[in-house]
Amino acid sequence: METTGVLMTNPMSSYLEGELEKRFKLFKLWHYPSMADFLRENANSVKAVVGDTKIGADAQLIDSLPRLEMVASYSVGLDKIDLRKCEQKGIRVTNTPDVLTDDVADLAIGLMLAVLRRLCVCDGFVRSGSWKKGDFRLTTKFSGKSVGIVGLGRIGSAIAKRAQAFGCKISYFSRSEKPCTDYKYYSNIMDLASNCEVLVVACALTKETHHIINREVINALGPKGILINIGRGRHIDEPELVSALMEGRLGGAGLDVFEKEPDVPEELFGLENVVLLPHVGSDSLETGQAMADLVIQNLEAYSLKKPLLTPVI
Ligand SMILES: O=CC(=O)O
Repeated sequence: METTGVLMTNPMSSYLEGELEKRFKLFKLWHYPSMADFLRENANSVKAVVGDTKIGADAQLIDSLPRLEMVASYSVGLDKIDLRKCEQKGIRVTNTPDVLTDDVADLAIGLMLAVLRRLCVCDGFVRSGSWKKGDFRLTTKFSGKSVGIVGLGRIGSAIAKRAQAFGCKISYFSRSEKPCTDYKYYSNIMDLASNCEVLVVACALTKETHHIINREVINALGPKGILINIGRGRHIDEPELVSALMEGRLGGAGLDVFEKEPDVPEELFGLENVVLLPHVGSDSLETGQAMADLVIQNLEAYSLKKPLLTPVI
């Protein structure tokens, strides 16, 4: 693939851009006035697409690139790639699992602590000088809470391990019961939500898990329950979440992802029981570099006809 074209869909990592430029003919989609302008001149030059959580490779892009052979995603999530289309056309797909697991799991725990102990509100309390007028009110303990995890894959398991170290009782919901864990398994999400105090969404976004957190699940979690989402915004029916928080039917939420990010429902901005992050689960310098290296290694392996490091298709 040395002389062939790689299309980056979005600015995702300047390190990755630099490394791709050294090895391939790199096209940066955002440097063109429109997709149509890019395609008019370059559609036949692109053999690989590097996408991310914002712009991946949808059916339209895939169909517009007649020589496309590979999609290498700078993400673990695959929801922005039309996998069925790739499969039909024999296009290989890779992602960046494992290297980001620790960061995302760390952030999930951070959100639990931040929501329950009101860390962001406390920070504002100190900065605004309010502390001089009196102490901050009491908050809620995290250690020992029962934590329910939706999706016990790599990230879900890493969250479970961390929460266990805080003395939390772990339960989970997934399509099937996992062997070799002593966590309690629930075969339906309503039972999980009814039996935990903190519910964490850590599954992949698929047709089946779209809006897996709906009004009923939120009500089952209840007015003392905390919802944490480090998955995808579309796992949650966001208007239902907003109304549950506004009406006090849910105790709080820690959200790294949103249905229409970067647009976040403004009703959430005034709520002290909510912590809002700009989809930064895996965004540490160390992990960003490891993800970029994995993208490059997959592209190089493909060009040398070697086995892909992290193949999806
Ligand atoms: O959201 C982050 C990822 O999918 O890598």
